[in-house]
Amino acid sequence: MVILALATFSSLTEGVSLLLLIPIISVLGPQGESAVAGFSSGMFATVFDAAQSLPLEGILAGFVAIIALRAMLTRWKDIQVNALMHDYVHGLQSSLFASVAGARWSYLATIRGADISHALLAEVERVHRALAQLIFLIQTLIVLAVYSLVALVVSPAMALFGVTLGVVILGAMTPIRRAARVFGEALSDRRVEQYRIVSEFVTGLKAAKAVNSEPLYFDLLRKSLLWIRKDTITFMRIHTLGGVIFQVAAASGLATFAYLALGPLGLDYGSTIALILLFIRAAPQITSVQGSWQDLNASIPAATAMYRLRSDAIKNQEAMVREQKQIPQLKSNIEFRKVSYTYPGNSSPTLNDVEFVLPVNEVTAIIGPSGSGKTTVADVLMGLLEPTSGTILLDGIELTAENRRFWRDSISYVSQDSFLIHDTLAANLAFGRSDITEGDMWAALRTASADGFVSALERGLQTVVGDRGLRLSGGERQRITLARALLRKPQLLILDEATSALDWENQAIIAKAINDLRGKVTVVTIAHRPSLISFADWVVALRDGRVLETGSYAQIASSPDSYLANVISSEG
Ligand SMILES: Nc1ncnc2c1ncn2[C@@H]1O[C@H](COP(=O)(O)OP(=O)(O)OP(=O)(O)O)[C@@H](O)[C@H]1O
Repeated sequence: MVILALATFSSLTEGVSLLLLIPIISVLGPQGESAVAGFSSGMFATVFDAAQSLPLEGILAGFVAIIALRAMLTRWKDIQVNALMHDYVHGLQSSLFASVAGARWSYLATIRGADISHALLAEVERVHRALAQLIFLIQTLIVLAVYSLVALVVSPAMALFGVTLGVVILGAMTPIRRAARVFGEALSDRRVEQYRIVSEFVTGLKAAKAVNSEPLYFDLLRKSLLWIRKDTITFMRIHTLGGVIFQVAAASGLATFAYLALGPLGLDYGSTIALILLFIRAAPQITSVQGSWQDLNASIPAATAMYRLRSDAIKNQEAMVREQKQIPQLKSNIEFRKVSYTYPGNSSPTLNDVEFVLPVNEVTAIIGPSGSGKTTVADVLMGLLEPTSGTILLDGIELTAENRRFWRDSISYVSQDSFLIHDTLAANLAFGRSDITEGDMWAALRTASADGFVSALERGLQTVVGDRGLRLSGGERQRITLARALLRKPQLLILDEATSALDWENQAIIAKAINDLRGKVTVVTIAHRPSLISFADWVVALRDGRVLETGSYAQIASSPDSYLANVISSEG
């Protein structure tokens, strides 16, 4: 509101400065007569008569003072406008980030990471642009309204002519603004496509290089860039045609304007010059209205995409309870009681009345063929997915929205893709926590059998691991991830195919590390290899989302027809 008031005020000062030109020109001009045609009486005539009776020095000084005031107000307004725009755009960015972060996993798993980065980082630039254009459009419209008001004071007939001309020109340009919207939508689609291509390529950089698939990605990107070029040129053709039409229309308008003013309307010299000056100043403003309106239309699809993602994420927010209930230290077990889960959009359940017990501080292996539901069990166990039916009991306490976040605080999850940041080993181990000492780090590294290789590094804990930990071997990366998981002092450690990408030697090292955790942490390990389940105390075997067998490892392994016995013999 303040900004709009300032914009109006600054335009008014400009209008007044233009009005002041009339007496100046009249005094300087050949006729030296009253400047205001049609206002021989009334308030305006009095004001202008008064202005004309002032000495020329006074009028000139007033003119300079008004321009100075206007310049200062414009500066202040520009600063305010910029602050406002940044607040708005950063607010949108933060709220989008928060809504995505707070969305439930079942929803997040359906959207691409590249699309989220694109909306958050690339589209936001266009939203900023859209907002700038909107503010600029409003300001220009205010300026034009003030110009019309000034023209009205000088000559109502000419003012009507100017306004009609402006409206007709803007109306005639509607198809160009529509084309801008279509262009903006195409641009959004192409940019999303490019983000996906680049992020897929970057994420799988090594795999892409290993199989010489760089040309494939390059080709995809080049095609997408060519599409943008084609769309841009098509749009520029339409846009520049608009420019040509506008210039011809404005020149014809100005000629007609001058003809009417000097001919049929017989305006005096001062008024005519002031009106022509007004017209010359108004014409580029009309171009600006068209330009910013067009730009706004082209940028609106970006804002729509951001708002759409935000509202989808908000619709899919994880049920959050402000006052979370603490989960006490577990003493007995975690129990799955008739747990079923159906992924959104799937017709049949992935987990079907799953029931088993995980004894505290012991190691349980979840096994089963590919697609049997092992990872889904882990996700439900972490509270990332809410069971469609059934309950999970933590020492008899039901896992609900009221304690889910506390529960997750007491879990560590290690998966096949060890996630390391491009920073030192120490930073990767602390992972944003300031309460972890070097002593804690070395203790965790020892448990994860990683102390040997870290102490052999020249810079020890200060070694930078490279992008996604690429400077470490797969086994080293996995052991660092395990040490980081242990530093959280979890009640439950879930290892989801954590070692499947490793060689035998590294698998054996990690197997030993996990074996040593027995009695200290409840461990759930999801693995295919018998060597990685052989140290388990308990087994849950799944098939097609149902529990096939569950019980002590020793007991099930000794039954020759069991799934577990088959798995063990397949490796031998
Ligand atoms: N986000 C999802 N949306 C729809 N269906 C899914 C989703 N994730 C998994 N599924 C389906 O659920 C079933 C079980 O998947 P899950 O990943 O739990 O199996 P898994 O036993 O861990 O398999 P693997 O050993 O191959 O990792 C599969 O048939 C899979 O297609």
